[in-house]
Amino acid sequence: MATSPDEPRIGAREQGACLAFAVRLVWRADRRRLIEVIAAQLASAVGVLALILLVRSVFGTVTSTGPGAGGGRGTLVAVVLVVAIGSLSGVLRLFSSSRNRILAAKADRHVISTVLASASRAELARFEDPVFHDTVQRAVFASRSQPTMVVAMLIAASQALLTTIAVGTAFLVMAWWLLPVALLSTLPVLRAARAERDAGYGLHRRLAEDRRVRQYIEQLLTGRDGAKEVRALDLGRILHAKWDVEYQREIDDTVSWQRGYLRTRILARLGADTLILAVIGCVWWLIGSGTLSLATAVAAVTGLFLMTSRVQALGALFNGIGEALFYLMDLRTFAAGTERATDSEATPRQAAASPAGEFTALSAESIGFTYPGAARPALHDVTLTVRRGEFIALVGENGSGKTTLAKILGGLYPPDSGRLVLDGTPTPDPARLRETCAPVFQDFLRYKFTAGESIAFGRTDLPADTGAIVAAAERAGAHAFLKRLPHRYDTVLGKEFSDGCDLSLGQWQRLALARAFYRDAPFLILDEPTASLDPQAEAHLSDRLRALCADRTVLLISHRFAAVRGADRIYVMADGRVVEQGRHEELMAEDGTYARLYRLQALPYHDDTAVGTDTSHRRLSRR
Ligand SMILES: Nc1ncnc2c1ncn2[C@@H]1O[C@H](COP(=O)(O)OP(=O)(O)OP(=O)(O)O)[C@@H](O)[C@H]1O
Repeated sequence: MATSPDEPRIGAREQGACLAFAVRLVWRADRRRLIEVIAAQLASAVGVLALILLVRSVFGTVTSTGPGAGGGRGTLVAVVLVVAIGSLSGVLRLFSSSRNRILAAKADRHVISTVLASASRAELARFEDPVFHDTVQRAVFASRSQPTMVVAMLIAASQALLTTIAVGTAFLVMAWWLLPVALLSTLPVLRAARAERDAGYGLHRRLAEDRRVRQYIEQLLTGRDGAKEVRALDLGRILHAKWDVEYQREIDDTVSWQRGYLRTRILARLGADTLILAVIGCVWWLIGSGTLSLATAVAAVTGLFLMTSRVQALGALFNGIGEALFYLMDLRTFAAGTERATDSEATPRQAAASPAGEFTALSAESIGFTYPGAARPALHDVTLTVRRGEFIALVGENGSGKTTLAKILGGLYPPDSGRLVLDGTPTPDPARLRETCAPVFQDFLRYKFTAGESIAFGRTDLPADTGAIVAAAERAGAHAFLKRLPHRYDTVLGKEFSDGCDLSLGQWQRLALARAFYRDAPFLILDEPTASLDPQAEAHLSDRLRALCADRTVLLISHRFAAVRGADRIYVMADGRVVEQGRHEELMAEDGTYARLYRLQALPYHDDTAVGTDTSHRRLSRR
């Protein structure tokens, strides 16, 4: 069965590079054990050669002189040697299999660690691309299952190669003319297996996205984060059914792939066996005609079986290695891709050593930005400046571009057009921007580690400082509830783990704020930092935010006008553009978008005060 033209192929050069990559990985994982395993396999293969030659010699002596004849002593020595070599080979196999297990565990760790390092280096924009996620998925697959296989197969292949050479050498001595026949008989089998392998890898590539969908559903159904809503909406059954449909697709594809190749492989196998049968017939005839001695014929036929099984095993191993190389190519491409991305920022990162506290101003000059794969730009021609010590607010309707702008200012995405200027340096290194900035995102992460670790993640360049962690928590209003946790700052914040606790959403938000304060960066980006706080806490934090951040520059994104009205400057965004800017009073006087939104938010409260009982009456009658 021919492979379809869109199925992947890797050239010999690429294969060589992948093999070198695999060997390098294993070598780096544990070179000593690798050498031990190879040495044991080598010795075992030499043992096989010695065994074949000895068996032939014993058999030759016995058939020519009879067991009780003069060669008895020599034969006995040879038989003892055969047993000793067999026993030694057994011990070597045990030794190498034990070493192999340790090597495989170490190789697994090394490779998975390579994937994790590469994934954590990847730039944020790459996470917007489904192709990147497919690559990650395949790299993770390669890291989880392939290293052990590659290690085992590489070693088994080296052993199979050595024993094949050993058997081949014995063949050359005994019946060289059977060697090409043995090799020829294995060719169709190898070709069929190779075609199947290529198609199998093609299928694996095509299924990457389906598998990601399935993983996502599995996560929803088995994780704690989704458990609440999945139950509230009774989604379990429907999600399970969706998962089943996804899985069925993979099974259908696998069945049709296997059905196609099974016939080809059976035919190839039968062809090879027929050829061997024909050769045995010839040998039989040669013995009968007296051209071949019985001893040589028996050794040759045994060798033929050994040789074909070895070559087939070797072929299967090379095929397996070839398949594993396909997967490792994914891993190699992934690792190389993220290395390239970080190489470009390696030098400026070192240059960014000046203290972040020197921050004086950050400007966006006519920046534009479109998310990868998006049809419309999220930002057009945005210009703004934040200076040291200023309290700047960004307001605007949902989807107007506030968070996107914050992500660009924080060095998470480079703008597509225009430029940023940091402290007079145009187009600053994104790493420098990230060092300068302490963000609290709307969708901040809830780390399921200890409360102390969760705050200390704000600053990873220094060892965690308990005093500073508590101070940051106090500033964010988190200390009061953290100190009441069973293990205070050492409490794990995840009920999935032993002794774990959970927090309320507002408490989580304060923890995120504490993390930003602990970062001690000069520029704070606060994206809806009070959205989950109760009115009292919100009012308290809004009042204190300026004082809490007195020595820093703050960019506050908020829909709460009470929190932004005291800002030094307010930028109003609409449809990806800055449409108004100024202080609260100026914007109210302008009577534009800001004034409209402000009044819209303030109106219900005015109604309450103005019409007091009327409003409560309306609320009551609605119930
Ligand atoms: N990762 C993304 N990929 C593609 N488009 C995105 C992505 N994130 C946001 N957008 C789009 O970019 C535009 C701006 O989104 P952004 O999150 O910046 O708005 P926002 O003003 O912060 O909204 P909100 O007030 O709801 O938080 C929106 O049209 C949104 O749909």
